[in-house]
Amino acid sequence: MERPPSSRTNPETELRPRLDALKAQSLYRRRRLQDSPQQPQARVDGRPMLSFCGNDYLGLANHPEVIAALRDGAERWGVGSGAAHLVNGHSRAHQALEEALAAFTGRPRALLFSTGYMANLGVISALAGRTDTVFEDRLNHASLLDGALLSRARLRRYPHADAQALKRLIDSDPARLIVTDGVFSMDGDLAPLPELATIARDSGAWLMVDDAHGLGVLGHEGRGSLDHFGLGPEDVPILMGTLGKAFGTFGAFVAGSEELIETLIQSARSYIYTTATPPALAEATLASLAITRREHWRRERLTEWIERFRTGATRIGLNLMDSPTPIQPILAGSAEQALAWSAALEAAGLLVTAIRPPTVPEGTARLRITLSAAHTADDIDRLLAALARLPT
Ligand SMILES: Cc1ncc(COP(=O)(O)O)c(C=O)c1O
Repeated sequence: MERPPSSRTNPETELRPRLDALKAQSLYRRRRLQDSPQQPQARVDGRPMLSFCGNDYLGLANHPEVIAALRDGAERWGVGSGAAHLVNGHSRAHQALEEALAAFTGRPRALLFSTGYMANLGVISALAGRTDTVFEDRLNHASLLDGALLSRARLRRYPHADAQALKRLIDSDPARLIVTDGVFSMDGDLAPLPELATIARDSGAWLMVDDAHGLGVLGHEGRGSLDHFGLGPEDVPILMGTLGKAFGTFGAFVAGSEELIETLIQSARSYIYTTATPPALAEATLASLAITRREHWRRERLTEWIERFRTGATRIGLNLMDSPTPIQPILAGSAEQALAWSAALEAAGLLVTAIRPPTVPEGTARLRITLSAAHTADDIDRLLAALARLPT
């Protein structure tokens, strides 16, 4: 019911208490100001800092070949794409990148989306509708959960990485889609993809994997979680990947069959109703994809840093999670504790963000440490020394 004009408040007076409540719960978020490219040696809020919180796992975000490809791409194509892909924004550079991503993932087709968030919204809402059920891991990325909400399908969340629990749920409620992160973004662990693929096959559901944090990092030439487990398109027909993490650029893609990609072109609203990303960006991603595939040393170095970090962290008694990837969270519990640790590290010149609810479940606030091939052994040791001095 509409309120009489006299009782209406302005947005400022209604919103201020909400913001104050977030501050009181240690859940207020603020942005830091970067004055350097994405790299371990960062300049943040006017200070030099050693950063352990980006997703530039292979160190490609500031790579000279990728920068040159972007610059040459801008010379060739200009800056803006000027239109949606289905109008006249789809350039030969976009097409070449889609073909390269299809070949990389071993699938007939790939389709570029502007962001991973938009890809997940578009795919799930194009494939599931009101009469369907979508099953998702409880710790899936927010964009996957939002995609299911947007589709208006029934969303059922199963306990994290628990294939047996999913099987029990699906036996009583057949699914259209099973959706999971390949590598969980805040925990760093892997989904039980072989078991999920078997459940999908036996129940007639389609398995969709968001491999934002696996591609580039895991598997032969960085082909991701599926390659790591030896799974193919027959096991996981819908593969989504992002380009702003290990590939060091920006954007996302979905790879799959001719029919899947044509369906998305016809009906994924976050694909249709938006401007195509700049073609020069596609040129930059083609360059970073080539480096990702050929420079195995980057993945080897990451593996070395993960081992070095985990061995050192275990020695100083830190509460590590079961993660074989560059995402190495340290559980704090309360948001206050996570913030206090992050602040102590910041005072020592180290940038590690505190991750708090609602990004992670209540009571599981944490430091999310991410490692990169661009770090050095000294960087890892400096981090370990600072972690050893954290107040408890
Ligand atoms: C698992 C996962 N999926 C999707 C996304 C969204 O991708 P983008 O940043 O390209 O929107 C992210 C993070 O950003 C992610 O961690």
